[in-house]
Amino acid sequence: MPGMQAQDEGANRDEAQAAQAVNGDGPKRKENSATPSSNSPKRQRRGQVHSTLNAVRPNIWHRIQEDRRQLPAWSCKDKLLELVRENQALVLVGETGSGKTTQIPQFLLKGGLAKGGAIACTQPRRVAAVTVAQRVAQELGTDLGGKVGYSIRFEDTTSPETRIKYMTDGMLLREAMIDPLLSNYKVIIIDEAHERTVGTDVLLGLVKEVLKRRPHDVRLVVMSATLEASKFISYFPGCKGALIHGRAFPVQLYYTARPEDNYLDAALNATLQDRISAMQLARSKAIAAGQLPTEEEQDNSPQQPEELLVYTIYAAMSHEQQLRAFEPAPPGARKVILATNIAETSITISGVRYVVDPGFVKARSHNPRLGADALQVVPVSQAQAQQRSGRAGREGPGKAYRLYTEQAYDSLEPATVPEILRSNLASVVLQLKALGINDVLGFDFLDKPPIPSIVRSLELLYSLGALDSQGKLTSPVGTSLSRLPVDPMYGKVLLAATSMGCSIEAMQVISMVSTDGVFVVPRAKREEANAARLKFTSKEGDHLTLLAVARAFAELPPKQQTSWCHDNYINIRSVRKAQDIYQQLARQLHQLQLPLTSCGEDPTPLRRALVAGLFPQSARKQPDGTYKVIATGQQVFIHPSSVLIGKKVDCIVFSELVLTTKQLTTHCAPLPCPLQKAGLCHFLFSAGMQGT
Ligand SMILES: Nc1ncnc2c1ncn2[C@@H]1O[C@H](COP(=O)(O)OP(=O)(O)OP(=O)(O)O)[C@@H](O)[C@H]1O
Repeated sequence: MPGMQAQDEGANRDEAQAAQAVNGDGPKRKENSATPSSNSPKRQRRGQVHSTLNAVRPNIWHRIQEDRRQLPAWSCKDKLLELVRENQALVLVGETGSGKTTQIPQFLLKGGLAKGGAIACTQPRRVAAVTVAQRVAQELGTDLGGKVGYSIRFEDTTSPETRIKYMTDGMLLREAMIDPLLSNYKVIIIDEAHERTVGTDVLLGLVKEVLKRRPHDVRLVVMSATLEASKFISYFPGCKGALIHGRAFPVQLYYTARPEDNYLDAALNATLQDRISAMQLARSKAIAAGQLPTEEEQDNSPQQPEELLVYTIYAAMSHEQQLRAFEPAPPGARKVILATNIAETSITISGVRYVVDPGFVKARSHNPRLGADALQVVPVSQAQAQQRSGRAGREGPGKAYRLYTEQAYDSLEPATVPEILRSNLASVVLQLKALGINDVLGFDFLDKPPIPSIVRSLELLYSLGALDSQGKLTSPVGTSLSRLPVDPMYGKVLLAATSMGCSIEAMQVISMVSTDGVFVVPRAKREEANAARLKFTSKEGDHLTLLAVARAFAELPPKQQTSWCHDNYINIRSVRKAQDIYQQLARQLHQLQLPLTSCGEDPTPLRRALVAGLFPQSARKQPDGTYKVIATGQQVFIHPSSVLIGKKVDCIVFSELVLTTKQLTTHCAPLPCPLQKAGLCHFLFSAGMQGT
């Protein structure tokens, strides 16, 4: 690409010092695969590879086996088995695409290390757990739910025969609540540990305890694509490190010669180069990561614009929607995938040869003093940049366009700040308590979160009635909250709603606030969109407004959903995702033996339930028109998207504080009048304590 400088990835990477190489002394890269790459015309003619071997033709299966043998992990199979046999804990470092996630569990199973039990392999993200399990089922020649399966929240494809279980880290944490020794598992693999998600960090601490209590009966493998190995190694007593050299295919890196002023334009140029029409260019302004044709295709392609298929993949999409980005592009079309960092690690999207990395990520960080979360666009870490470029070299040589200079890359932080150091910890503290870990401040975290964050979370859980004055989990409020897959404050809303006869409405509201961007406001049609929203707007605030949308959508025949959403400026993906969440919550209530009840058209019970959970986030209007959070005294403003903006409301409760240039309250509801008259603070605090 013009103005970009090429460099082969890995050339300037220092290697994990504490780790021992298990497949030779130096990096081995496969410059050209001995087997045809999966994108070769020959392979494409064979058609799509299905999710299970039963549907895969034998020649494709043989090719998959041949591809496996080319992976760097394959060449160190025996050494790896020996290391796992001899050490209770092993940290395994390998480059992206070296075969850690797909191959290591299979080696361990075949090597007899899971005798009498199963192998758990945790992933930070649902989409990775699902797609990797599908791939491994294919490689092993079984159906999902046979020897291999996955378990993600509310979706479990495993069976008693399952020996390799890919799962989100949250699911293993949930299993630990029932079986603290995780006795089903002979090997626990914590994958993508470099991501340092909250779930990974809590698991690391928990599994450390399991290793101590099952010294001869369980093994741990921590897998990481970056080089923080020594930190992990010194965390586990007697732990060894190992390094898999090399990656499946080389990825050529390109940097810009000068810093880019506008990364969207730069991404667009890098993605499309000179190959598509001006019309398509205009349509595709927001391209951030994508796929360009292979060199082979470029040579053979006719000189006419290709059809450009734009897919998106981001966390707020439902799982089914996310999987659409994995579908192969039809012949003659080029697929461009706009992805957030959810697609940055673990996954293999067939056909991706090019990655465009703008070098930014939208990261959330929590300020415990303000009780506010800030969502900010910040530069990625070097580890993230490596992961991103790694997506291009998985089925053949790839290219990664980094839209920043090489100097800028060198000045990036080597690793991402662990999520646990920048998160609201209420859910984590609640989970630890549910796991029987009472002394949360003394828990052996790999990196201890800031004490004020933990203390604030303890206070919040106490005020919600989830903890008693000794800091112990209460029953049933605390135990139920720990099982509800929502923020503890919304969990409390749901519990209160069950006793107030409006759990159905509460679930509809919670599922809607859990998805982003229900209302679409195109810049060019702002007035029309606002007029459409008026139909749903409730003077009782954003929650009841969202409830009106959820109810109207639920009554539509499926055929009318798309046009209705279009006419009403509603994001159909968001409402469908909300319906998914609703179903999940309903199943959870059923498991907790809590009733599904409706308050019909009377909003009062729901408004009271909202206050019973959200009261720690309440604010009172000040003479200057701003609001002050009652608990902290912080000055806050109602979010511009709220239906309460410009309305005369003395007291509000809200979902969360978001820090932009000022602190904004999201999803606001006015406090019911009788409660205001009766004395706000008194009500707020007694509502929480009574566990209503
Ligand atoms: N769903 C899939 N379809 C096609 N090939 C796949 C799929 N999943 C994995 N592969 C192949 O297996 C290789 C190894 O993937 P694997 O996920 O095991 O690597 P990894 O070392 O765990 O990398 P990362 O940390 O980036 O996930 C990939 O480079 C790709 O060639």
